[in-house]
Amino acid sequence: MKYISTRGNAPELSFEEAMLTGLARDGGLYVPETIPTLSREEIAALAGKSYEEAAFTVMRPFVGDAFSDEEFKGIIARAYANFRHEARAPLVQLAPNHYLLELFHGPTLAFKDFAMQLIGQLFQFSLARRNERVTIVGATSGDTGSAAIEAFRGLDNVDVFILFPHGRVSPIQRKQMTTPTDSNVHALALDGDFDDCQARLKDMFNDFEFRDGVKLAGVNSINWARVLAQVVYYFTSAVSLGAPDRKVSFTVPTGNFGDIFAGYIAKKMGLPIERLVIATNQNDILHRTMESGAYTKEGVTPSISPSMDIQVSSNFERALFDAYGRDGGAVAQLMEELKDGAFAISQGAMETLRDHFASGRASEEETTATIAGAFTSCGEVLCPHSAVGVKVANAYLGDVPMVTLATAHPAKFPDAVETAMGARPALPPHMADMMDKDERVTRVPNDLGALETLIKERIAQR
Ligand SMILES: Cc1ncc(COP(=O)(O)O)c(C=O)c1O
Ligand SMILES: N[C@@H](CCOP(=O)(O)O)C(=O)O
Repeated sequence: MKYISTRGNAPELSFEEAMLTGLARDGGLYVPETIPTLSREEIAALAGKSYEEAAFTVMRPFVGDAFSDEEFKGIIARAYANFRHEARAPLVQLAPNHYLLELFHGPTLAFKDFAMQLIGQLFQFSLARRNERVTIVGATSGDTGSAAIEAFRGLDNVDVFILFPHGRVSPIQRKQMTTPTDSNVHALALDGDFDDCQARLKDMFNDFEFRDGVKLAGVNSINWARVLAQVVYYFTSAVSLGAPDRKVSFTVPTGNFGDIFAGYIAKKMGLPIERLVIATNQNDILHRTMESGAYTKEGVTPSISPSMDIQVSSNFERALFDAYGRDGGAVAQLMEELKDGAFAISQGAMETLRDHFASGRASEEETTATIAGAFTSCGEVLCPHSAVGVKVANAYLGDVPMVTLATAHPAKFPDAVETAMGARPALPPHMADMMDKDERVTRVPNDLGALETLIKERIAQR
């Protein structure tokens, strides 16, 4: 299995190389050269299997010979051992033909744990085997950062630097990133929004002297392994609702497009998915793009679902690559145009995108009302991101079962939930004292040179 860049001008890599490399050297994102498929029989045989067994079946074809079967099974087992729900990703029914896929039972209470716990194990295995060290720099709007810190804290051969937008994550999200005491963890509060954090991260990857000097690695969904791990729960949930004999649709609260792109990969692998619905908050660039065919950046407006406050949606590039017939030159051209704030998508590419994806938007008021409504109607407490999903999904309910992804635990966003329901959701016991802990964080400017200097100094001190 080889991995190629969406911009068509970077070396082809193996799974392990692509995982350790992060961004391709032409600025693009790695994708598999071909998408392996599972037969109807192989999909049907997932019924009754554990999450870990399903994960092995779904991910194995992408990994090539990087790990033996036994090694890969061990990695998967360790990745999910500390989830707090036996099913890992349980389904609950919200309404007739509408189900919620709870993805927040991992250690940091967000869907990011599914991929980050796995990546943590994969990196540890590969780095030990190669006797290498890396510097991970991550950009976060709130959840990726804490998941990455949890997966990599305390390791000798990894430093983790997390850039988060100062003042734009929830207090619990901030505490999750700033309270770990491990010396390899560095929380950096950047003066800017998430798009600035992600742009500086990509700038670091494009500065080859810095990148090679610090052995930069990425654990955002830039990293293919992140997307791959998220493909699994589309299979487990669809099979428990009757796939492959029955079609299933999914609605995905969306920001950086990694999670819904994983659903698209599941579909390409043979899972009978009727519809993939992109659910956006008021930062609705993807919904506007699906409606108009023009991808036009506007400023980010802070919302009650802060993890989705994104305008430059990194993984949309992977979808464009397929929509343009895997023409890396065309994608590179669009990304060049985006530097001036916008690009127009060709009619053919839009038709392809609309074959797979539908979209919708939830306003702040609609999100609040949806949290209140779900609690009243079925006792489910939604986080604001999941509520965006449920609100948008409601417009697409029909004969095909709809699964909405619940991407974070409500206790990470107590203010938004309290406004909607009049009560604050409790943190699980392992995080109950989170708000009382001391913080360790460095305020940083939105400046590439200053960030690179700080990172080099911190590494030198270790
Ligand atoms: C809670 C939550 N929901 C939804 C999203 C959006 O997911 P994606 O960026 O994969 O589109 C994020 C951020 O990634 C998130 O943290
Ligand atoms: N919402 C994310 C943004 C980063 O997304 P990623 O999937 O590329 O890591 C977050 O919570 O940080």
